[in-house]
Amino acid sequence: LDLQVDDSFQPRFCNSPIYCEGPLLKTVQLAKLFPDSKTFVDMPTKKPVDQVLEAFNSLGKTLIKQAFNHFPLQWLKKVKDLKYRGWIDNLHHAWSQLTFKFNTSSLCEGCVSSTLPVKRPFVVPGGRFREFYYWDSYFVIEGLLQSGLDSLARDMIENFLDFVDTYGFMPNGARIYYLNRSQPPFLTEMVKLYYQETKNVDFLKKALPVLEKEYSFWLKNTTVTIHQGDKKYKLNHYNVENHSPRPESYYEDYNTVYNGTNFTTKQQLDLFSDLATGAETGWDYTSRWTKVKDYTPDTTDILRTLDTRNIIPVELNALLWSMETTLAGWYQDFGSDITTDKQRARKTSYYKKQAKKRLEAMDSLLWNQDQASFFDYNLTSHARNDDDYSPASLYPFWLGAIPDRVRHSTETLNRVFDLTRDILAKTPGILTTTTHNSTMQWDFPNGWPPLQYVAIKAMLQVDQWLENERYAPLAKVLAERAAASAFCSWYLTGGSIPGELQKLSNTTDNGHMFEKFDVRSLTASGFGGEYTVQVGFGWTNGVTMWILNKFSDLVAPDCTSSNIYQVPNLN
Ligand SMILES: OC[C@H]1O[C@H](O[C@H]2O[C@H](CO)[C@@H](O)[C@H](O)[C@H]2O)[C@H](O)[C@@H](O)[C@@H]1O
Repeated sequence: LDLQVDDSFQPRFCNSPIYCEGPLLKTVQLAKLFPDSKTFVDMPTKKPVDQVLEAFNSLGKTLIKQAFNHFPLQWLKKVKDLKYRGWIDNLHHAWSQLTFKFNTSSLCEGCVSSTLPVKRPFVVPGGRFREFYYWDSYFVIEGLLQSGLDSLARDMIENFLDFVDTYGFMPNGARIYYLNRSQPPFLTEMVKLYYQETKNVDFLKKALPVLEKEYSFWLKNTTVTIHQGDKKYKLNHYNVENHSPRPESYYEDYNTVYNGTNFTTKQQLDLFSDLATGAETGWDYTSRWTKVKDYTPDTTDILRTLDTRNIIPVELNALLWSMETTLAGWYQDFGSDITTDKQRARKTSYYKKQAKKRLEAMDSLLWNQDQASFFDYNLTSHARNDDDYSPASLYPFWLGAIPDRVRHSTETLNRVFDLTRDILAKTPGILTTTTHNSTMQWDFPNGWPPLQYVAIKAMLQVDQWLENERYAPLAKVLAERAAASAFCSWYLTGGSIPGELQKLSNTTDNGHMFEKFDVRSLTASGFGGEYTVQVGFGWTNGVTMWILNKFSDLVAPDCTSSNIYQVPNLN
């Protein structure tokens, strides 16, 4: 092996000679003992750590399934189509397959595991992802609430609050090697969702100080000052300092950084940081973060052009604006029970001001009036990436991070989904992630369930501001396509419903719920990126349940014809 990794560098976040850094990890991962790099770092040891290391110089799952008490879903009766009704009932029961509890007793004395322990049960995405993930969990919680599993939703949120208390921020996922980065900040949105469903004020008050702690993490570690003319703005970017391959993608990162490159040490370290930062964005990886956007036969490795930390992403700032606005509102309404009147007034005013300043910055730097859309800002070129459409631009409409000028302009609101509509008209499936075909998984032709949720919610929200139903037909078509894609790919991989839908004779599996989809059809899963497409799948199940509850008159397609859900004109 070519020993180019600086093994003397001990990352502060992750302190294990097996799972984080060191000759054992390096040897196993570069030897490609397992096809998926994540497999090795997720194995608990079967012997105490010193014996493992000693054996190197010469693993049981710690999770147990949670018992489930299933009850029929009341709202299911309003789903008219019996195939969809049966399928959603399947998804309702599938949570038990994805729910686990941390169990230390399965570890032998002195043995170690990369799992970060938690006290309460949790839901995982599925497939290779057998630990919980930060932003996935928002969409999982939406699904749990649809399933009436309020207490499991609350358990998940409480685990996250504990993590923020312990680590000072919410890590990417529940593994030791995820402790150097977060993911899109959805915790406040999770508490909001839970509160809207349960009206549990006590829980909200308990969460409030912890949410503030998370807010401080983002402010302290990811704020960037941008000068424009004589004005100064502050916005946030994703930002992870990292000097070595991600343990769960060691082989991939090692080759990206070292194999056949002539990078200087600074370029190597920058790329390691941009790779880890890319994972923090949740969009690992996408042309939004790279300088080269599309794959060509001459492209050596698009990932080598990653510039993640130099992009100011729309969705991160919309989420932070929502955090600021929500914290201000909650301090105003409930603060008197947890703090003094003076503190309550101070905090309310502080968060209001933060939100106001952020919106001004988003308006000046991210908003394009001609296209009636937000775009990411590039700190290298000091310009907006006006040519790069992605549904990330719709987060501000979902969350309400819109300047009053725009919110009260019918003319502008009438144009905000023009781009989205035109892009949807080009393919029969769900909304693409970007328009670039890079071979990375967060690009064309992949579409992802959480982004369909954001887009549909954004359309419904803008209709409320317009006080009409301009975008309802577009939202419905997207809902139809999202439900049909998940349903057809499940059916074509062996899904069946007793008495309603017979299993296809050429299938041996029992129907897969995929993590992502190919937008060029209504029947295929997505692909590309650094691991094979995963099934389970937490956010797909959650988003699908939400869609069928909201659009209960959808009709299941026969899955043989494509191009059946035409987008409406928006004149
Ligand atoms: O192992 C590679 C990367 O896998 C994760 O990212 C992807 O799966 C997550 C779970 O569904 C999802 O949250 C993320 O958006 C996906 O891109 C993980 O989050 C990365 O940190 C990891 O390096």
